[in-house]
Amino acid sequence: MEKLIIRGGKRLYGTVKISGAKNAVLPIIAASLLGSTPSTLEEIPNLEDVHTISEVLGQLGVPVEYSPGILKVDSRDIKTCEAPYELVRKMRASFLVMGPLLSRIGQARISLPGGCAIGTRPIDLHLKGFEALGAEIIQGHGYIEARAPRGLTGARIYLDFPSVGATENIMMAASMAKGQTVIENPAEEPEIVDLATYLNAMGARVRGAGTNVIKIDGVSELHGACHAVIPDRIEAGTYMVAAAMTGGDIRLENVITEHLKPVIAKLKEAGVEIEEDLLGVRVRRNELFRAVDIKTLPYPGFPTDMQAQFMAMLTIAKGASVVTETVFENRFMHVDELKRMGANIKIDGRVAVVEGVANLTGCPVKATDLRAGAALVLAGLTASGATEVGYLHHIDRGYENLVEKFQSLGADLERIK
Ligand SMILES: CC(=O)N[C@H]1[C@@H](OP(=O)(O)OP(=O)(O)OC[C@H]2O[C@@H](n3ccc(=O)[nH]c3=O)[C@H](O)[C@@H]2O)O[C@H](CO)[C@@H](O)[C@@H]1O
Ligand SMILES: C=C(OP(=O)(O)O)C(=O)O
Repeated sequence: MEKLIIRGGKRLYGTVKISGAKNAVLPIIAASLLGSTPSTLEEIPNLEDVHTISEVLGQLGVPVEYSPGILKVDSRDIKTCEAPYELVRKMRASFLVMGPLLSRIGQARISLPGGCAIGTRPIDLHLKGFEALGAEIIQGHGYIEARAPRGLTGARIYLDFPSVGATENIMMAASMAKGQTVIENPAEEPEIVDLATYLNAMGARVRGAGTNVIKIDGVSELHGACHAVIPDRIEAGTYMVAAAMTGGDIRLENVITEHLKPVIAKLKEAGVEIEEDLLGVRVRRNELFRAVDIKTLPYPGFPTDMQAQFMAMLTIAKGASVVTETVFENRFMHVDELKRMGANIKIDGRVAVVEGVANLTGCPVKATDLRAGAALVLAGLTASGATEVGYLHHIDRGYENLVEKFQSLGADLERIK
């Protein structure tokens, strides 16, 4: 098994370029299935999740060609409509092909994603949306089958929770439905806006993405398009926390600071210095940073995907912080690993109380999910001695060139077999 060995204690200095957003690129690749001509996607990060969704498209008979930073998808001909368990279990976002398949060929058979390290993660809101658009849903043998042989029809859909995936799947399905679809209480994340921008470049009529009502006027056909994906706000936030934790001075390029408002606000509240300019953002920390409370919420609230990394930072802050996770019911798996490194954290349900300690100490730990893994890397960068992070496949899902990027900032880490 591969491991990351991190020898902590180095202040990080220099410039890092942020990659294209994983959570934008996955629905955008799925949306390419809607095009009757090929699409070219740019700013594509080299991530395991990108290769997994490409495999899903390959399984559907759709050729996907990857070259550094670029992905070409030729969905002129879709040969099958089934996404198997082996791929969906690797990555839940595989389920995002259901909306496009239903819209384009009137049927889809996708394996049920199942549970996940951070919560049960049901897909009821996706299915509620497809049913409202006129699809018939059949469940059995671990698969969900959706059928709409006479096509989908626009509808008014209220989401009980602003689910990112459900909003995306419904937007894609509705793009070629007959008439208008209105999604009330949709997710407002920047990745939703990026998907809408791409769909509109393909000829769709999506209005209101990024607000609390999205209107989609169905069109009869979509074509391929060229689109550059937005920068990854979670990767950016992770490097910002690294600068803060190591007492360093890092400049991030290819960031949209507007997307990072809650993260920047909380870092500033903790005493971290942040200077924004047109091309990037500089993050540095001279003094000790203070404890701050965070509560995860749908966008524009504090992102759940930054909760673990922030908690790693708060383990060495001055004072006690309260971290409340409201989006996922079980997203504290990193706590026990951080405690092994000397952190003082108590959990009660969805609330964690983090009492800052003077320093963490390196030891073997395991990444239980993607952001938990990132949190442990951050902890390792400041811990005394060596930290060994295992189960790296989780981290590989979402951080492009993590080792090289941290090395270029002066960190002492290496990946070993
Ligand atoms: C590939 C991708 O973009 N992943 C992101 C996406 O995941 P994902 O799209 O899966 O997250 P959702 O916004 O759908 O989930 C948020 C909450 O809604 C619940 N829910 C969701 C759908 C549903 O049908 N029923 C239901 O109850 C989930 O269990 C969870 O508690 O948004 C999450 C919330 O910002 C992020 O943490 C993930 O990184
Ligand atoms: C939870 C995440 O991703 P996914 O929804 O793909 O599991 C994440 O990016 O932190």
